[in-house]
Amino acid sequence: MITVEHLTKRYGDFTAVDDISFTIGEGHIYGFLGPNGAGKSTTMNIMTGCLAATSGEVKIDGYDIFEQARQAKQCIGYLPEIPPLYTDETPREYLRFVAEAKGIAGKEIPGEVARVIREAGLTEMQDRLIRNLSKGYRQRVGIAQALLGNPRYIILDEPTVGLDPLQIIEIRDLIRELGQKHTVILSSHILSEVQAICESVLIIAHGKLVAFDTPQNLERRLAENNRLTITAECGEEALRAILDGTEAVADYTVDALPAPVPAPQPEPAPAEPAEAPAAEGTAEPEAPAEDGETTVLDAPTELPDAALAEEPAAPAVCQATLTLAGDPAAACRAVFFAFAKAGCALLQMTPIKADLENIFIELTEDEPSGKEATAHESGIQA
Ligand SMILES: Nc1ncnc2c1ncn2[C@@H]1O[C@H](COP(=O)(O)OP(=O)(O)OP(=O)(O)O)[C@@H](O)[C@H]1O
Repeated sequence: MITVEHLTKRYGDFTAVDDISFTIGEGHIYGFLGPNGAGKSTTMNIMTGCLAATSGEVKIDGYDIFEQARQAKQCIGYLPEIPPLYTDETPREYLRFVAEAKGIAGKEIPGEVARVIREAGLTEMQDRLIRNLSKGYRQRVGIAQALLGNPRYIILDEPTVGLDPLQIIEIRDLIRELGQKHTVILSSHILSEVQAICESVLIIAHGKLVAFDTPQNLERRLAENNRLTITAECGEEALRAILDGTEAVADYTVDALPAPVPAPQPEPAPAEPAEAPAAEGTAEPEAPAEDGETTVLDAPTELPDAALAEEPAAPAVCQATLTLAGDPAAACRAVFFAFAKAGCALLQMTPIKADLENIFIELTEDEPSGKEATAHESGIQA
């Protein structure tokens, strides 16, 4: 078990980590989620004993990371955001070196290095120079060094950052495999990544822990924040009347109107040639257009009055952002039928997807006391 109690880190006047407390159990993949600069790396660096805290306590299986650093660090494998790899070595040479530095007994080193090479999927690349490996394989080398000594907790700081989509999938699969034998804690600023891999999510914003929950509970919480944008073919007054009369709409704002779509213009009839074509051989040759030059055709300067009178007016179009009440599907249906009943065409209904930004806006808008409550509500927290 990892317990973090009232952890605070200040850089001068700036508080990067602000009184964070949580408990990490065993046999689980935990995600540290937060935007850039939220304090994830700082927290991870302190948890792994790489950085001193200003105040607070971190215990790894009961060992204080500062007071009993050796025992505590033996329980942890850490992949920092920028892994310190010696690129002129092969993975096998580098891992031997790290194994020695970690104090693994000499006779156990070859077997241990072979094990982590296998587990990290490096078998085919073990004798190639690290500098010639792809970023994905370099990341595997970083993960392999974290696995040396078979620590109970594997802490990975942004393990997929900078990888291509295929490498991301492979590293995520590897992390899932590791999660079967170890407790894995990874940081990420990508919500979908954390949702895809992690069984528990810790959300950090502005150095504070603002949520600690399962992805399912987070999704549920976000789903409750039912919002969608609509575009309707009617005037603002009619739009408001319909929305005001629809119970499933808890709240709405009328958005700025989009630029009116110009009504289709009738194709002008081809102009009659003003003069009969000159007799062959007598006309002055037309100068050819130079490369890249656009030839502008004279537009008819005046439209006949009849054509102007017939031009259909662009229909009024309104946009609004709605917050729905109750079951989202039922609420969408109610909105749809309310517009249909009023004879207004709904041109678009687009759910506002919950993304990381939405969560942070939602979670960080609360008062600090509210945030604390959120973090403790989940029941995961000790
Ligand atoms: N040595 C330092 N001195 C001063 N400020 C620092 C130092 N290290 C980090 N910070 C600041 O502390 C805040 C938290 O940084 P941290 O690296 O922990 O964030 P993060 O969530 O890991 O973000 P990122 O994913 O960008 O690394 C940031 O505002 C950062 O600029």
